[in-house]
Amino acid sequence: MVRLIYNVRSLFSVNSHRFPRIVSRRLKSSDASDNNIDVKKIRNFSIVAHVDHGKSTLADRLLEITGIIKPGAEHAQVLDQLQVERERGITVKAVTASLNYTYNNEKYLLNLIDTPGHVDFSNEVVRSITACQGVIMLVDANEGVQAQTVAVYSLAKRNNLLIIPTLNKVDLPRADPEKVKSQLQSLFKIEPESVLSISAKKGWGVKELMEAVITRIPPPSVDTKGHFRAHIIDTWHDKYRGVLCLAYIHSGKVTVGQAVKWKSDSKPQTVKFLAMLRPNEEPIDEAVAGQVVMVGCGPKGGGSVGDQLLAKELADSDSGSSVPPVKHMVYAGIFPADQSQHPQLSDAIKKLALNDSAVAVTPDSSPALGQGWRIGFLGLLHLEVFTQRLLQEYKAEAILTAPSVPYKVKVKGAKAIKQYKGTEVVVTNPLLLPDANNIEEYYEPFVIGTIITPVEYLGAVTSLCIDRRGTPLPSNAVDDRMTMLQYILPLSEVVIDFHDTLKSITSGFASFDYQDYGFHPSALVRMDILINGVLVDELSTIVHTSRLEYNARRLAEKLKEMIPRQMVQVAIQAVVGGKVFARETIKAYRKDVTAKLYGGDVTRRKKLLKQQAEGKKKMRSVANIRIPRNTFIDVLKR
Ligand SMILES: Nc1nc2c(ncn2[C@@H]2O[C@H](COP(=O)(O)OP(=O)(O)OP(=O)(O)O)[C@@H](O)[C@H]2O)c(=O)[nH]1
Repeated sequence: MVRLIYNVRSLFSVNSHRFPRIVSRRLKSSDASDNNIDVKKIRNFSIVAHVDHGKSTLADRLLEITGIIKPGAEHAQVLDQLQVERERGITVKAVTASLNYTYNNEKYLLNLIDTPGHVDFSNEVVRSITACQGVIMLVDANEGVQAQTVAVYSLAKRNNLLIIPTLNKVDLPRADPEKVKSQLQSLFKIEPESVLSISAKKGWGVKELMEAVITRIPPPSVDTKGHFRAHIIDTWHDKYRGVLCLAYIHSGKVTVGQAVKWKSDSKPQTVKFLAMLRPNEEPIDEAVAGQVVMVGCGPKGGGSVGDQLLAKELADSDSGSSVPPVKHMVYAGIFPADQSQHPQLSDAIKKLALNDSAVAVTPDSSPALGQGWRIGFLGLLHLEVFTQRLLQEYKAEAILTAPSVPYKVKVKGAKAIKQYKGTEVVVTNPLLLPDANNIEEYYEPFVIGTIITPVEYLGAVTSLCIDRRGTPLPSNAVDDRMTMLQYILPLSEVVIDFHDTLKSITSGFASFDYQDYGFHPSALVRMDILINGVLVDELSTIVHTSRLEYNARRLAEKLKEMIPRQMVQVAIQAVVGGKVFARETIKAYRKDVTAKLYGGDVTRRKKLLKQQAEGKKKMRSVANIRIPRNTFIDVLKR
């Protein structure tokens, strides 16, 4: 039985702040679901597509057709509720909605997961599909197959998911469904007859799509009789109820009050909160295998993405599917603007990291910026969104150092170097790179980049890839106008501005996506910066030898612009293993802040000297040369 009395507090917690409009409607019309759900009547599916191909708009239509929202809701893209999602017009968080739908007089429970399109949030897709048996793969009937379409298609195939190929935006005058069907056929061998055509905006073909979800996607294959076992696909923090988890139940059933335990920690726990997300919470007493539900074990109950929640009787084992580990693409230092804000920022990062499980957080410190954290992200957009959410959702302001990709080194005679347990070390911060004399081999992370471009830009795109040290793989014609290129590219050449450059050289027509290709040996060196002969740790970078001279010159010139003139001459040198690759000099200059004051206004003179002293605090002193803190944050950025 569904509890009809709503937990009022829950309505104003995390979910209500994500779904304010829907909550009030749900209070009036509690669409009580039948809790004796037959697993054959459950469909767990996700909507996947290239960015902007209409996932969130389609999700709106599915919420309308199942009565969750009224048609014409004034707030489009209902599932994109984070402020950052609304401001940027992109989905960054996968969101679940359990929908009731009657088809052929039979009641079905459809668990829809709306996923982000941008490659930086692809882990949300990877996580979500661990609870799915099928996907609706949307393709814009005007733009056709794009790089991310190729990525989501391969991901769905690798995970043995049923794919419902669906062309969206067929209402657009320039839509060409037949052409896009033939692209799907030539690239993925998808039969044109199996492709549906819809307009998510106008609602055309959405009923037929619902029917396809029910008739084509298989029900979950689960063990309804066994002990309770679920895996966690998302978590978030609730001020009053602690960690709340989104769980996919693989076997048995779970009830409120049931004794359970985490796979990662055998301490007994009790299920305190159980709810369906529609997408607001609808408390329930019991959930069965095959369902995707919210579970909470109270403020001290814990829970993390990838962990499993088990019936207390169940012996620990490795069975049950889990969430694949995340591969971090860029690392950056995050520091409080002022060290007194460290505890507040620490709390905010902890809570946000619970909801954004893709980040890896480790403590860090820097002589210039104080105590902070080194955080691993999936890409630069992810990094930007994380800092924007820190500010918007937790009022925590942070400063960021320049991002860098992780490198790997094989250390000579590792046993002699105590801090390294193995012979291979992943270095996420150039500062921590072992001494060059102790390194046997350097490895750089590579990706396989997929580019879909109109043929007229082929030359420009090829030059860009070669310039970025790319190695071509066989290409494929998408149709007579578009080509798909694939390149093995160093991640460091892709992560910062590759996408923007590609867009600008192809007038916005090419699309790009990349997949991890692991670490491979590379000719890398550590480039250091000396200020008047003294090494400045924070400015060391790892560079490819082919880029060494260019980077050395660029960095020295930038530092010359950023370091103010001082009373003594400042020599800036970019060096590798004692050899100087670039040098810049800042001439001596004495700044007398009181020079403009005539006569003896003592209070004014004191005020100016005090201001100068405060300014000095924001400086890091190296060899008696004062370097503004901003230099450490901005100089390595492109
Ligand atoms: N004409 C037309 N426009 C559509 C249709 N579906 C979506 N759009 C528009 O396409 C744009 C992107 O739609 P979204 O639903 O935000 O796309 P998305 O795939 O969720 O985007 P991300 O989550 O950022 O990947 C919006 O301006 C929609 O109004 C459609 O069927 N027809």
